[in-house]
Amino acid sequence: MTKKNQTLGEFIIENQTDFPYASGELSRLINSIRLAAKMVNHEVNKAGLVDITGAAGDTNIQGEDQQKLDVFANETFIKTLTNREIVCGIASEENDDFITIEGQKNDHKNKYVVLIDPLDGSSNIDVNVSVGTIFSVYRRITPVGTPVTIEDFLQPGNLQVAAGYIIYGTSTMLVYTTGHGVNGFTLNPALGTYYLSHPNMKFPENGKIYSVNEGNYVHFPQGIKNYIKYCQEEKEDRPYTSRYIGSLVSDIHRNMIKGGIYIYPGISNYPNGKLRLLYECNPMAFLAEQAGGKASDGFQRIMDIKPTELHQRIPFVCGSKQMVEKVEEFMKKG
Ligand SMILES: O=P(O)(O)OC[C@H]1O[C@](O)(COP(=O)(O)O)[C@@H](O)[C@@H]1O
Ligand SMILES: [Mg+2]
Ligand SMILES: [Mg+2]
Repeated sequence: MTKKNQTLGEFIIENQTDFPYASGELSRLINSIRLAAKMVNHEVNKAGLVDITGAAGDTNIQGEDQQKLDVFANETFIKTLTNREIVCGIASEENDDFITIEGQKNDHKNKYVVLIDPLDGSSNIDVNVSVGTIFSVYRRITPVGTPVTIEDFLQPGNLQVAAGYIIYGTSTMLVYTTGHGVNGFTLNPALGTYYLSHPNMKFPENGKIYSVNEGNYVHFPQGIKNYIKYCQEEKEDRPYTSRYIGSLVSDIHRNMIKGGIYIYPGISNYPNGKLRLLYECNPMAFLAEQAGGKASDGFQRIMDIKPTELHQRIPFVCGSKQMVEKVEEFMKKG
């Protein structure tokens, strides 16, 4: 029975039976993410101080300038997951290719692969606006004892066994699902312990907040332009409120609590949208659906899309069920 304010450790042990093949590995995996998040949280709180601010000097495969915190978060999550004998492979926004984790005995015996966006909302790091980390977990499909292959990572989102995010904001929270609802844990920085502050999180069926970068308006598909006009109309419970933080994790987190929709459509310079299917859209879609919300590319369910590339992008519409369905209605009308 979920008890408010129980610790994350207690919750994991108590809900271990939720995990298919409950052999403790997934619990250990969530525990290692909890630990790495604390280390990253410590650095995020120093953002603005010389040693952790600004660009790291390299660009990632997406052509983005890597921030020092992108690199620190990436190394911290990879090291923490690798040292705990749970994962057989990791894919990250900050690494061109996936990383094979042989395991201490080089026997490739581990069963899970993790896909991660180590630092989400990088453009907000140096301006003291909340950022996040996003993770997605699959059971490998290649035989245990053999090296992972790209196929282990290109699984459709509906095969995820766990997904979540950490938000480094006014407080630091870990929000995740293993397919049995969504729970949020707030870090008590003095004790270094996460407490169940948001049990059984639910997207309100409908909402009054829309989150989209309207600076790209002229490049939006007609369906999205029409939906934004619909949100701004003086009619019924509208106009809605426009809120856009520019960190996917933060915009989705707020909308999950208050009711709302996040939209990043295809635009001229990002015909397939900007967000990455494997380590941004799939994990957020799993959380949204587990919280009674919905996620699509404007037409089809995100989690039914068969991925073809590690860093592929996809248009993304995610949030309160009725709002996503309204966008799909406008997109169909075109
Ligand atoms: O500045 P834009 O084009 O609106 O894009 C903002 C979006 O891009 C992102 O920053 C992409 O994520 P990363 O910061 O991990 O690259 C999202 O968090 C955010 O929603
Ligand atoms: Mg991101
Ligand atoms: Mg990122």
